[in-house]
Amino acid sequence: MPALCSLLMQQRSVCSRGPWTSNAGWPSTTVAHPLSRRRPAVATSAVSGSAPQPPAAPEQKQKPGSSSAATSQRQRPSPPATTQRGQPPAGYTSHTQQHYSSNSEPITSFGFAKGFADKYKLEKQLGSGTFGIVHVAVNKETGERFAVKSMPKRFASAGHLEPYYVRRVRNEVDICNHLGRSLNVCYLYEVFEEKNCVDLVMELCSGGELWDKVKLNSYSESDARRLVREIVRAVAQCHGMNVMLRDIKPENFMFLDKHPDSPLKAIDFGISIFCQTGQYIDVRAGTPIYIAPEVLRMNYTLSADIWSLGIVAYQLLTGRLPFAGEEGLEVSEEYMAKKVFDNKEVFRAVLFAHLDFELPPWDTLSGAAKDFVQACLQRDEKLRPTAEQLLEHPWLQDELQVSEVPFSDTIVQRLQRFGLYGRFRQVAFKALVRNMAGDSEALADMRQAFQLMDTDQDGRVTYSELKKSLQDGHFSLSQAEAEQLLEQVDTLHRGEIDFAEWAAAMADWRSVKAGSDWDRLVANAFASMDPTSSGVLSAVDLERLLCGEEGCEVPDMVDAALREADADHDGAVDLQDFKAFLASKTDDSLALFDSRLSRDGSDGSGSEGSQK
Ligand SMILES: Nc1ncnc2c1ncn2[C@@H]1O[C@H](COP(=O)(O)OP(=O)(O)OP(=O)(O)O)[C@@H](O)[C@H]1O
Repeated sequence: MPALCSLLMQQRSVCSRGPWTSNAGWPSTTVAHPLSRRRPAVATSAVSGSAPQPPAAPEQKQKPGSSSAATSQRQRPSPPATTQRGQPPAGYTSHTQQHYSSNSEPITSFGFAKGFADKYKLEKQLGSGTFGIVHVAVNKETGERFAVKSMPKRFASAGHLEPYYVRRVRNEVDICNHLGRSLNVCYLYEVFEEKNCVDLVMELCSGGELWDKVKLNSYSESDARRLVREIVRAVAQCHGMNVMLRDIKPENFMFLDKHPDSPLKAIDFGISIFCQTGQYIDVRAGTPIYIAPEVLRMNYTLSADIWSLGIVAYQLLTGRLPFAGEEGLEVSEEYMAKKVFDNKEVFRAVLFAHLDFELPPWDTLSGAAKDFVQACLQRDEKLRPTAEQLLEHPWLQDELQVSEVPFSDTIVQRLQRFGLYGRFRQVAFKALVRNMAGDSEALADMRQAFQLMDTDQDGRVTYSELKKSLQDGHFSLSQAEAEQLLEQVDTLHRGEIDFAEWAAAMADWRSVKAGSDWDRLVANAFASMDPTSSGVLSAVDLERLLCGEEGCEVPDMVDAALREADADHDGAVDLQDFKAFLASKTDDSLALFDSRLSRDGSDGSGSEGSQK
């Protein structure tokens, strides 16, 4: 795509603003909102027409302004055991980890695949951001439509890529790959690289940004509730996968299609970071009006995302920002009208402004809605609920509780949950099911659903049979989404699945683990994965188990399994390691995932993104 890339290079100077990451603090100059495309360049003389670039390398820490610093002393949580930049979690399947260390080697290219233009044809532009322009891209062979984000390369010297650009691209690719096939996240299909450009081929979201709906301010409370629930789900799934989003705002959520009940997808993981529960981060990042107070103090945890989520929920319910009184009103009004703000004033508002819950429309909104938003917008982050706790908040509860829903209605939730397990856990669960096959009571619902799909009763369901039954009016899934979900059950790409694979995806493992038979099942499953009875699963065994005889396409897959499961670091997984590995992830809640039951009997294939 040389022509597109050079066009993008020329445009760089006008679109090089975005959410920042820096542990040097933001400059206290007046700048426009980081999303550049909707606003004129309004930077003052101090930044001469363009917002400041993020630093190429971490700089010395800078204390917040004195008044903020005083507040931060008052509000600072007790010192964490460690304050650090996010590290990829154990089991994280990065194609590289070196960019998480501050002294990564300069590189001239990423090594992504070539040949974007051979495979795709570009169509209309969808939007642009700090790092690239997004177009519709059509697969020349299949006619499938995608969104492609073209990110022009930024060079430092001697042909080396700018370190910040490298981190940004790798971050987005790694985090999207890590999050896998969550239906609440815009799916990344493939990545290409040319001399001057990187192209990210993504799921096409043709329904527009959430920001456009915020601006319309025509939501009922129940509309807002549905959207907030989807955002909380996305955040809960990311946090469950040790990812902090760090840039939650309405512009970073898009509707899959134009249907009034369209699903919402998180896009843009450029400044997201790997972060474990309880881990503190010291790098300021985000879009100032949405950032949490403790991010300004450069000492924050996953709960910083909950504050940003609270701001978005507030906007969806009221059409404005919460900051009121002397310190906040002007900032709120300026921003909602023109997306322009002064950093100093925004920081003051975030730290001190009165948060309004009295003015209209709060008098007409439910007490539960108010309680939900107030819980998120607590300045003391230790008082904020987690995303998972928020899903249990009365305001987000459906009339019908998940536990009362018949098994067949939760299949899409179960498939999403399976997708977030990671390959080794998926393979281990399949082995467990093969050893449970006689347990007809525990597997009865799953067997019934499987038999309904297995029309010729040969014990196998083809990929297309499965896709068809998912799309048969019961679930509102686009073609692309149905494929995303099913690929993960058919991990070895054989085009069909057997009952063990299906049941591994469908089972409630938390309750199986609680059963008295668990230890025996684990031991039998381990033995079946270790046919030579060597007592350990070596790297070679793992490669065969994870990827079949062909070997792994993704080079890191075996290492990732070892990182996650080889607790004693001896280069292999023994029975003890295997037991601890299976016990380590206990969350099994279906509430984290959208059920995607058809709301109006349509099959959801109105998605532009899914049309072939
Ligand atoms: N998957 C998608 N489908 C449709 N449109 C999209 C998609 N992804 C992005 N867009 C459009 O392109 C715009 C720019 O994308 P994005 O925000 O990811 O770019 P960026 O350069 O990473 O942005 P930022 O300035 O926030 O760093 C979005 O605001 C949206 O309008």
